[in-house]
Amino acid sequence: MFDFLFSVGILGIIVLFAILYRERYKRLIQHIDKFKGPKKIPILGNVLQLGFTPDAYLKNVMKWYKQFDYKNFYVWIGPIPFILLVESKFVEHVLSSNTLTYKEDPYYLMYPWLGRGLLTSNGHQWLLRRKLITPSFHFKILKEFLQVMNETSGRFIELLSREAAGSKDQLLDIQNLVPRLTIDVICETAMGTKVNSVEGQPSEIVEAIGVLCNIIPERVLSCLKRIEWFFMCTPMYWQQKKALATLRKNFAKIIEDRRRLLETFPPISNDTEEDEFTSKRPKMAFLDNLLTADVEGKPLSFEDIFEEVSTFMFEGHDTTATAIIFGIYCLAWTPRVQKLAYDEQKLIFGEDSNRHPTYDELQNMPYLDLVIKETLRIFPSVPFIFRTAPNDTHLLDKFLPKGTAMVIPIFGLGHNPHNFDEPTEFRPERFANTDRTKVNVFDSVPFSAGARNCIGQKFALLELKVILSKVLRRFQLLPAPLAKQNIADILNPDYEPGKQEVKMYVSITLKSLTGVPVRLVERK
Ligand code: HEM
Repeated sequence: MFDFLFSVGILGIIVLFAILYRERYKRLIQHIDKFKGPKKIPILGNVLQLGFTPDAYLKNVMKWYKQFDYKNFYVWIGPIPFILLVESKFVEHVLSSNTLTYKEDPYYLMYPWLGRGLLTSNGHQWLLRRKLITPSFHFKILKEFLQVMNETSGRFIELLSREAAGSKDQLLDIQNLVPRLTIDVICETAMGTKVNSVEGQPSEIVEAIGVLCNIIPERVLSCLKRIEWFFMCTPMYWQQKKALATLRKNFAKIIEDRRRLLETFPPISNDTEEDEFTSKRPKMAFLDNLLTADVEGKPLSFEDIFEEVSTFMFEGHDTTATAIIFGIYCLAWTPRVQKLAYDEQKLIFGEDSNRHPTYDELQNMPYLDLVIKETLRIFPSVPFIFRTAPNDTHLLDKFLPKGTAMVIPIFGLGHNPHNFDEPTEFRPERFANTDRTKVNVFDSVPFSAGARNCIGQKFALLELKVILSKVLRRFQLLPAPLAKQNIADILNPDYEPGKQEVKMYVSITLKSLTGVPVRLVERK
């Protein structure tokens, strides 16, 4: 009797869930079928086809791009459909809209660390934060950040030189080394704190950031760890708790020290020239702007400041590291481009391989600008971004009911053969105004676009140019001796990487499972 009642109970629960699910997604299911997509199976959708490893996800998505001829398609992750917008006119429609700015899944997985900071918030809260943070990227403050970038990249170049001298064939895994540069830059520009990762100094803060940055993609890409109660039963939950406590503790002290410092040296105003007093002031940190901020008549709370500095650190170091890594990689694989980029540097700096570039010099490196655009077209640091339709909406001729999840596959958009001829060729000139086939803005959007574009774009470009300028001047870049794989092979999902070759996968940023080996030979 008990067995019978138990079975009926379980059956009842399943039926109830099925009815609730159908009711919730009924309209979505009706409309989603208007898009093409891979064949799905009940409950699991396309999860099995997507694969179970981060490199498999990327490979299979690349296969789908080809299967659907770089037209929009949907994928079901379990019971939830995601529409992948591979056609740039749809991307333009979403990113130019002031209403399709809403973020939900998977951004909510970042709440434990980033709270409702600029990256993850919506609506009025987002607008207030955007207004608050925009002045932190005023060119006067960027010039202050540039001093940090120059000083840190100088130390980093010496690290590369030592590592290359000590390794066979001067072969280095740059994926392993570059994050040490970008974490130093972000900690000093965000909080005014030197952590000296370039020198290999252990740091509680860097360790905690590393833990938190790993947990987010683990959860985003795992059906089970996305579920809160399941995640709470894993060791990762406790690692997250410990890392957050460490960051908060360190952060409380940094804020206290910084407040005291600001009482002695008030921050510079964007409108005034630097005078004798302000020139003695320590370098401006992003934190200073937050500590002196006033939002609707109130100062920011500790939690508000923690969220924003964390967002700045999360968004600002791994993304930039990925762009530097693939910039160096592409230069190593295309000697023609490397020569042109090096010649441009020689025109500015002569034979001086160590001098720090000035802000104005960095604004006048047109060929390096093109190299960076082309690198980010092929290897965008942030491969996928997401939006959720906040209301029933029309995407050009397609109707999307409220709650539809949209993916903008930045990695893929830039490879679309309908927009780029020979898309797997590394040809920076395609972005030059003089090129016959001028690129449409929405064909490649590594920094996103529109209202929610990357607020740190200018910061990132400055850092990228500083380091690429120094690397180009100091080293000749060459592919790993055993690697045969060219860029077209990397973008071919059927290619199996061999020794010293890269194997792409998606974390939150783009990475290689096998590292990114490149030879760095000191120029004479
Ligand atoms: C090459 C380096 C970078 C790339 C490719 C990049 C790319 C992006 C992309 C694609 C977005 C849109 C995210 C989304 O819609 O979910 C974004 C947003 C954002 N980025 Fe970056 N980013 C870079 C560097 C930086 C840096 C250095 C900072 C800070 C110092 C930063 C701060 C932010 C913030 C705060 C947002 C959220 C903006 C908002 O929603 O209003 N990023 N970035």
